[in-house]
Amino acid sequence: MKFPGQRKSKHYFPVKTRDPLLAQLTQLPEPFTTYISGIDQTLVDIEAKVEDELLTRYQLPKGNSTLINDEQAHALYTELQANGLISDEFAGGTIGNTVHNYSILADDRSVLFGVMSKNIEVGSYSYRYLCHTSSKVDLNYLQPVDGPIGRCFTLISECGERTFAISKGAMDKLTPDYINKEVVQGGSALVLTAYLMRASEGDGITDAAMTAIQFAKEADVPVVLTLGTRFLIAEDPVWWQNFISEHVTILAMNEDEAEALTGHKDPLLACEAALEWCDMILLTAGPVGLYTAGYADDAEKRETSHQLLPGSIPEFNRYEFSRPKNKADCENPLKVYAHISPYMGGPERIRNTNGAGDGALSALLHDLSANTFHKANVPGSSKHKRDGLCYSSFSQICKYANRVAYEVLAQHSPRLSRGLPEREDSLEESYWGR
Ligand SMILES: Nc1ncnc2c1ncn2[C@@H]1O[C@H](COP(=O)(O)OP(=O)(O)OP(=O)(O)O)[C@@H](O)[C@H]1O
Ligand SMILES: O=c1[nH]cnc2c1ncn2[C@@H]1O[C@H](CO)[C@@H](O)[C@H]1O
Repeated sequence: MKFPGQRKSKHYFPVKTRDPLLAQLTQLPEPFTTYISGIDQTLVDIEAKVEDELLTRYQLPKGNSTLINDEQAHALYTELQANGLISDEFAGGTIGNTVHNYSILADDRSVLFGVMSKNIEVGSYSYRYLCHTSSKVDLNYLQPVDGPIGRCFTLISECGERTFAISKGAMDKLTPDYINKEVVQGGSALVLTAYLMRASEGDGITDAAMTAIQFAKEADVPVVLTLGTRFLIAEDPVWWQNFISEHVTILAMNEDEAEALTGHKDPLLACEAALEWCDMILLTAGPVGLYTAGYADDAEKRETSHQLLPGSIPEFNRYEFSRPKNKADCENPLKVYAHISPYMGGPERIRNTNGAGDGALSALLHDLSANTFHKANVPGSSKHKRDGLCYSSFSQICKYANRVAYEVLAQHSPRLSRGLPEREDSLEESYWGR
């Protein structure tokens, strides 16, 4: 387990400094390992720049992720290829991207549940999926299926907005018997996407996700849900509110999904409302940056040394130096918010923002599993006298998530090909040094 950046901040586990606690860690005969698990619809992204006219012709609402049939998929693929519009084909899927990026950042294991074609030809989509996934992502639990994995036509408009057309192949064929209980219950988190809830009659992936959620809840493993697209949530916001209340610990969404869920356009008000249903929130807001929100116990709150920020909740960031905690573990729960503007104002050139939100979530998951790792390996640390959900404060998680989102944008791919620069000694330096 690589810790989230080599920070000088004393709130971070000092990997290299002479910390007396480190001795305890090295004396352990068998260090405790941590990982996260996730479920996804296994699919490959086929990225193309298109005119809005094409979206209209194929009846694809801009910004949505729409399921298309084989005939439409064939026509679309043929047209894109004939016009030389396809710029990239790489492994995708919201959770596939998230666990891959987690493994790159943590340099450690994650487990992916999903399907994979039984027979794989060199050069096929399944083959590419496997080639473009980090070797630290454990793919041993994938369910073998007849037929191809899914294809996600990622259609980028002139304005940068992306529209997905999904040709599902066998991606929804995952069945509950391929969800390994021990693996889910031994993880630091179970990460899911709202897309898993839209399987058709006869497809097992929704049941598989519900089974995994039950396993996770039995063992108090945090369930992390990312919302996918605002259209899906807008179909039935109350259903999603109830779903989150019942099952979800950490919710990740962008500002449009947050509005569809809560009715609030303002990200802070959306966070405030959604905290009634879950324990922690990561809300990404494109060029406005991102927010984290959650709970701290009143007795443990820590005041920020940054400037207090105005907003619909005045001075909302006052306690952003507190660590997130499950609401049920707080004697006097206090809602805490933090915000950060895009790292360095964003890369000079952004081809599209596909996957930036997934990247931010993988950073949060890294911080969360670093907490489990530290708790197990340095149990005496004062950090763990009261159980926290993450290793770092709301404020630090914002910085890290933001930094990783930047890297996704700069690398022009939803999947990181490398971690953060090794020589980035501390986030503070890279922030203000240039
Ligand atoms: N135009 C931009 N300029 C600067 N930074 C940006 C821009 N767009 C995104 N970012 C950075 O990326 C983060 C995530 O972006 P965004 O809100 O677009 O995610 P998203 O819509 O959830 O993406 P996806 O669903 O494709 O993963 C933002 O919080 C911000 O840090
Ligand atoms: O229906 C879906 N299921 C799973 N992942 C999807 C779906 N639609 C789009 N994406 C994925 O979302 C990522 C960016 O966040 C893209 O990489 C795309 O593969």
